[in-house]
Amino acid sequence: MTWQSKKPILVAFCALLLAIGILWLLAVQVSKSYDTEINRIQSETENIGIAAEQELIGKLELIKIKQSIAAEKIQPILDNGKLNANDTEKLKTVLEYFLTQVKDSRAVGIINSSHEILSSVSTDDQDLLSASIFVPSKTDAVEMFSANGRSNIYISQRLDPTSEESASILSAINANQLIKKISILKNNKQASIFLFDKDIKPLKKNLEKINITNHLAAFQSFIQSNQQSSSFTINSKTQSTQINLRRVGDSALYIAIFNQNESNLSTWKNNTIFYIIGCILIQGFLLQILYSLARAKRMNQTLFLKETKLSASETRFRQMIEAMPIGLILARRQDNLIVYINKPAAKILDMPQASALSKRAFSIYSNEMDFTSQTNHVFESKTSQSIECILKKNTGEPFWANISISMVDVADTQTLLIGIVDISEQKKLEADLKHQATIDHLSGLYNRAHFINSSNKEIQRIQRHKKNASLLMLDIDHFKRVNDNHGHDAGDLVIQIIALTCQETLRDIDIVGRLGGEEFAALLPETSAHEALNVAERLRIAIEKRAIKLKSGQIINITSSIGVTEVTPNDAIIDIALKRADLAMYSSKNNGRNQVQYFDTTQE
Ligand SMILES: Nc1nc2c(ncn2[C@@H]2O[C@H](COP(=O)(O)OP(=O)(O)OP(=O)(O)O)[C@@H](O)[C@H]2O)c(=O)[nH]1
Repeated sequence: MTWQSKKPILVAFCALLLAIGILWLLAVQVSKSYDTEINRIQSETENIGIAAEQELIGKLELIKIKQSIAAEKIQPILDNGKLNANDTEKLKTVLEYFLTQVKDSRAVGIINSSHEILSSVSTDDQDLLSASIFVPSKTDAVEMFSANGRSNIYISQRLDPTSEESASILSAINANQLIKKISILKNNKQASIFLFDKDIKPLKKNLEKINITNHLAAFQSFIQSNQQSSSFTINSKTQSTQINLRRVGDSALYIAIFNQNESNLSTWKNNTIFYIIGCILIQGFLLQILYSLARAKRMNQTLFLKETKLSASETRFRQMIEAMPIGLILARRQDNLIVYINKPAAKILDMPQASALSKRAFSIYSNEMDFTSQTNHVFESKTSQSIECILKKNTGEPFWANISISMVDVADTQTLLIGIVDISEQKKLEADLKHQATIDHLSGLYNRAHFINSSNKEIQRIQRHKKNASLLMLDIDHFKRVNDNHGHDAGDLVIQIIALTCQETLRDIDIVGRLGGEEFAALLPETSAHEALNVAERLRIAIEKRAIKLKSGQIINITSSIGVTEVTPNDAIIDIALKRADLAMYSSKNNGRNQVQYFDTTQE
């Protein structure tokens, strides 16, 4: 794996770390906010507790004060030692007055140390009877009992605080009414206040809201600890409850404040969940964007590298084809327009590279048909084709070239790749060699070998078409004398003049050659023996009449002896006919030279 391929993974990893970091920060922030919220609720709960406790203490104190006032009036009555009917009435009057003065007071009575009710005034006797078992252990005491579906707070005070045998004034106060009047209950809808005694018997009405049995253990441990107050938190899935337990002064009454923050906390919790989900989604998007950016950057870099490589490769390729000795042309297949030409091609075609770009590929051919047939072959065979043909330069000058065409794809465009090699020199050399191989250098006529080759081909044609031809064999008379008398150069000149005379006298289609020395031969296609004899006679006369002017200025005349024979389809090769013509020619020599003799094949 390369660094480039690792990079996006590293970027994604860093982004993930960043996301985890942000989530961690968020979690820390959430935790802090939660703690702050809990602290706030705790102190709020505690404040509610303190306020409720103070209010309750105040109310109880007020009752005690009223009890003290009543006790001062009752004390003298009891001090008589004997309660007569008049005293009993007085006692009841004081107690009734007390009952009217203390709100929510259900009953009030005087109880002696033996639990006997000496006198009582009550809205319902049950309230006081149920409390008759209550024996004040101290000078004064506050207790709470629930009996017969009624909850009362019992407040007792010894009429004589100094004597343990003293009777007590005992008041039963409607606990539910009392707790209702604690003003804080009205102001704080979240908080619930419970009043309970050391046996943890809460007021019945309070039970409707909260199941206190879940908290019994906590309540018991608080009561046993003898602490004045204690706070703790109970969390459930949907809500958090702050609980503050307080002892009401030094009495046997306790209050519990349940501060439920369901709505606040759940809103806060929902918001937090919303923010966390939002944060996760944003992180997801962020990761995706980072990954996409990293990927795009890597692709760009890869593309850039590839382009750089491609550009370098293209430059190398261009330099290479520019430096090639072969001319190269690229032309669009669609319209044959030349789109590229290298320097050698421009040089071969004798045109500037720039001006070649406006031309069509076929315009460099002398014959556009060569281009058409060549490209058609390439399209059909899907292979390259190389031919030798004549192209033309920018000036219009024709030249031989080897031109090859193949199809290539250049930038998704079908393109003709045309290679040009100038073979003018090679063609010239070939022509020279051919000339040397076929032409007699002195006379300019065919040499013996080529005459025989050409004549044999003509014989095959004669055989195919069942046609006749005639053969002439010519030998210069007394040629040795020319050499001897005028020199070898004069002899050469005579040979050249005789060759010229042959060419002038005979037709273009006739095959004329110098067989050697001063001996010539001519094959006359589609010529009868009669016609051949006439031609031979004309030739003989033309030679005879030709005055040859030597370099020395001397003019000489030459004669020739000619033998004629007919070439028939029976002649397998020219040599057979040559022998007959040779015999006829020798016949001319023997008969005195400067004449034409015919070899009659019928004589054979
Ligand atoms: N100048 C010159 N002479 C040649 C050439 N080839 C052959 N000869 C000469 O041609 C002469 C031929 O002579 P001969 O064969 O005796 O024949 P002739 O003198 O023509 O006599 P007849 O054929 O009997 O009429 C020789 O002297 C050769 O040297 C040539 O290319 N140039």
